Amino acid sequence: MEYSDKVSEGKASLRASCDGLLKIEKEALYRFNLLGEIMCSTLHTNTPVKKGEQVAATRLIPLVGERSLIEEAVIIAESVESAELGESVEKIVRVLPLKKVKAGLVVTGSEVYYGRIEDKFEAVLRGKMAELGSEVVRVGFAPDDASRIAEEIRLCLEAGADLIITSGGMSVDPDDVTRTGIRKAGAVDTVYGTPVLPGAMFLVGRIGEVPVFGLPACGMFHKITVFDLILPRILTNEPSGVSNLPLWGTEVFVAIANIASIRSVISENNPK
Ligand SMILES: Nc1nc2c(c(=O)[nH]1)N[C@H]1C(S)=C(S)[C@@H](COP(=O)(O)OP(=O)(O)OC[C@H]3O[C@@H](n4cnc5c(N)ncnc54)[C@H](O)[C@@H]3O)O[C@H]1N2
Ligand code: MOO
Repeated sequence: MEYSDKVSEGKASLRASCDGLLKIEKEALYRFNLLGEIMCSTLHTNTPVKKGEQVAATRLIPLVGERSLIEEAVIIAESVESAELGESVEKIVRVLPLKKVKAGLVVTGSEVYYGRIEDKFEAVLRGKMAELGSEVVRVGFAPDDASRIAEEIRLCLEAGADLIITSGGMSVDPDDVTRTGIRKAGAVDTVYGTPVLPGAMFLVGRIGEVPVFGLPACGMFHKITVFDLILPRILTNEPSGVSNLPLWGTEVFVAIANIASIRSVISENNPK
């Protein structure tokens, strides 16, 4: 975080010192604001932010106040326990840098594969990865055939992908076989369904330590979907982050549950 060295209109502003994911310790912020004559307002926690962006501002509301009030505010601001980490983080407002990953994309759909319609997904996903400082190492195309989808996922892994994203084929039509393809590729701990719109038919799982995201077609039509909520969180070094993938089976879903609680888990025998 960077703090403004000048106070303007009685307010001091806090800016992100790097690109990353904003973390607000809400309980501590609440106690800070309960002091009454001093306030701090922030952007929402888990918002991706850019270096230099203003993320919070604080002021003494009556402009002049007792020194003891400031001292109390400083104690609250400096003794913060992170709700997610369960440990001291010494800041109410933090920006976590994002890890750079190499994504492998698998665009599914026979109508795209056989050229009946032009693919619109690749450009969207390339843009979203680039926006967060990550890159795409391979883009594979597969028809509505689970084995072909699995094969394209395997080729992405061979190309060094440490994140797999599939697009389309996540709904209930007979040709929606992307989930089966993801499972054929060896994905485990798969969770299908989130209480987020757009994105209710989103899937998350892992192949070894590589996260796999199955995006329903809404990922292409809407600017923000569940994918945009989860992706930056996966790229941090917090428990939900890519560097802690051994924890994936349970803890990552607990962390993600703040924004997308688990609706259903695919069983071995019932991939739909
Ligand atoms: N009976 C139901 N149908 C649908 C439901 C439902 O609950 N019950 N939910 C809808 C919602 S919400 C979503 S989201 C979609 C999920 O769709 P899919 O992920 O299966 O998407 P597709 O069927 O593969 O494609 C939908 C549409 O988009 C076109 N498409 C797909 N991929 C591409 C691409 N790469 N480039 C350009 N266009 C693409 C595709 O041709 C279809 O027209 O399900 C709803 N239906
Ligand atoms: O399943 Mo769709 O992903 O709800 O928008």
